[in-house]
Amino acid sequence: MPIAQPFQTAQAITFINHIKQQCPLVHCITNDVVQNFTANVLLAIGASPAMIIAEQEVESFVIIADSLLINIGTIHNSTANSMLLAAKKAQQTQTPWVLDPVAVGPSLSYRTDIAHQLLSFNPTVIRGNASEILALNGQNASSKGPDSQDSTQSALNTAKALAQQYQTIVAMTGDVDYITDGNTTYSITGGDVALTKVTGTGCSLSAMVAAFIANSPDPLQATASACLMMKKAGELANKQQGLGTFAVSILDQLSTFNSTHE
Ligand SMILES: Nc1ncnc2c1ncn2[C@@H]1O[C@H](COP(=O)(O)OP(=O)(O)OP(=O)(O)O)[C@@H](O)[C@H]1O
Ligand SMILES: Cc1ncsc1CCO
Ligand SMILES: [Mg+2]
Repeated sequence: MPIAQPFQTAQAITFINHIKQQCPLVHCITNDVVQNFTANVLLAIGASPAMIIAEQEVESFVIIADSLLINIGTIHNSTANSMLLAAKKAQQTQTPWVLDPVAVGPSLSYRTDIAHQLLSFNPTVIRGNASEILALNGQNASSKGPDSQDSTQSALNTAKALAQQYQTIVAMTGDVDYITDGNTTYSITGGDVALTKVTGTGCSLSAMVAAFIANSPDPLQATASACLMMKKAGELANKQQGLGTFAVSILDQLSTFNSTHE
């Protein structure tokens, strides 16, 4: 069996259209850096974002949301509690949810401890870069805060092991994206290194994954479809004018995405 099957645009189109038909309500508990970009990314693909953070509100909102994103990027005391309450409720109500374990690792033990507590509430998908996936599995990783210094190829076995251990899907992004449930693994090449020069492309991809797994009969392919869509948008976005225009152009590409993007 091949290490990973290349995931193609033709496979993603059904899932991309599904978002536009369903307009899923995505409950986002994400970091302070990427709130606005994430909301715009979700609107661009046809989903409805809602950034509901207060610990008094998260449980009742998980009940009405189609899916949930928890991103620990700028976690602190009060948001940690909101995250734990929301994840617990999502597990109870079987609401699909995504964990983005931003910058976990030995030098940031507070968030790493919370990330492990969150894992006990069975995320549907863990979406992270290679350093985060290695660190979550307790292995040596060379992260630089939220940025990865490890290759996804070298971390693939760890991603598979993590998926099997937690009975979840791991979407590990980088030069090559890998999406695995521990048995089936898809790979996606392409994208553009400029995606790492604009903050929040990974974080907003995690929100896209949450939108794609809402009411989906095939969460693995739904997750791969979200990853493919972000890579293609990064490839097609305008890189001639500088990184500011590039960030806005990603939104343009996501909102006009169609099946001609082979
Ligand atoms: N070297 C690269 N070449 C092409 N595409 C890349 C490269 N590195 C990352 N990407 C793409 O950039 C997007 C974000 O992935 P990345 O792994 O950088 O997330 P991240 O580190 O969690 O980002 P952030 O924390 O800033 O939101 C994905 O679509 C991924 O495929
Ligand atoms: C820059 C940064 N710092 C904490 S979260 C975040 C957004 C990218 O992950
Ligand atoms: Mg990240």
